[in-house]
Amino acid sequence: MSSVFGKPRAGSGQSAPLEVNLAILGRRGAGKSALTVKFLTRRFISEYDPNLEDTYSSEETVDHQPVHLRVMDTADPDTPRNCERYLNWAHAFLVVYSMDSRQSFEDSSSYLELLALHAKETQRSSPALLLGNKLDMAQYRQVTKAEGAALAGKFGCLFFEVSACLDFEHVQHVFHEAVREARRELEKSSLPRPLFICEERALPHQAPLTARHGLASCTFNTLSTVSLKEMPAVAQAKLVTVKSSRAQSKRKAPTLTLLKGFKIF
Ligand SMILES: Nc1nc2c(ncn2[C@@H]2O[C@H](COP(=O)(O)OP(=O)(O)OP(=O)(O)O)[C@@H](O)[C@H]2O)c(=O)[nH]1
Repeated sequence: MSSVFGKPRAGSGQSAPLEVNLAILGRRGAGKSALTVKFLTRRFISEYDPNLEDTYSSEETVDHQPVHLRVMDTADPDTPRNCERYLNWAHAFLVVYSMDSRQSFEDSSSYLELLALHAKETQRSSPALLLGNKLDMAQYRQVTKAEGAALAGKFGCLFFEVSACLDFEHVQHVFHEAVREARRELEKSSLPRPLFICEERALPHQAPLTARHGLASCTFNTLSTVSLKEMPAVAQAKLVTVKSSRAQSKRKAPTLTLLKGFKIF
């Protein structure tokens, strides 16, 4: 089920909002749901159904531009599985670990490797941001800030330490950074496809153009010719909304009713 949060769309006269799909990845308990809900509702929810996977929509304004943002709060089992559902869908990824868990940090590295491999295979790069969550629990940290930054550096992604139960503005800033990263990639892929120039050598046994076409002064086949070729098209992300069967079996009610019964700080 897809649920809508945020401000109503701006009135007519504005350009169509940019569509951005964002997937939140990470080990169970890293705080993916808590961060997603914090961003969408400004609230921290202390308990969340670990089997829930859902995609939410929110109307955002990032750098004065309207953005229709979809956020997939994934619920992988212990290891990434059926990853195509988000790999082929998202324009950007938030990879979350909990700084009080070394295992969670190691799993975030596996997710970054998965994304790098997918980018290599598809020739389509989708930016990732690495988030060390639970900054409010820093006294229990098992992962230093330097280790987080080093891992992010290895994969060329932005890095933030955050907390789902501290200030909303910081969490919002991180999600908006993800939108900016996605927007940069989308702009790159929507540019006219670049042309490159290559040299083609004349075939040695080909009859001269002058003879074949009767062009007295045409000597193309005796020289190297310059031709323009289009670069291969970059695959476009397919837009799908995916729900895991686990998620559907766990919850049938609209998202906002989820907030009932949970502790809200
Ligand atoms: N102190 C603190 N607790 C957090 C924070 N973020 C999440 N938690 C807690 O960590 C536990 C797991 O959070 P979730 O948001 O359910 O984690 P998840 O990554 O969505 O986990 P799964 O749903 O199992 O995939 C919950 O008890 C949250 O209340 C945080 O920033 N600080």
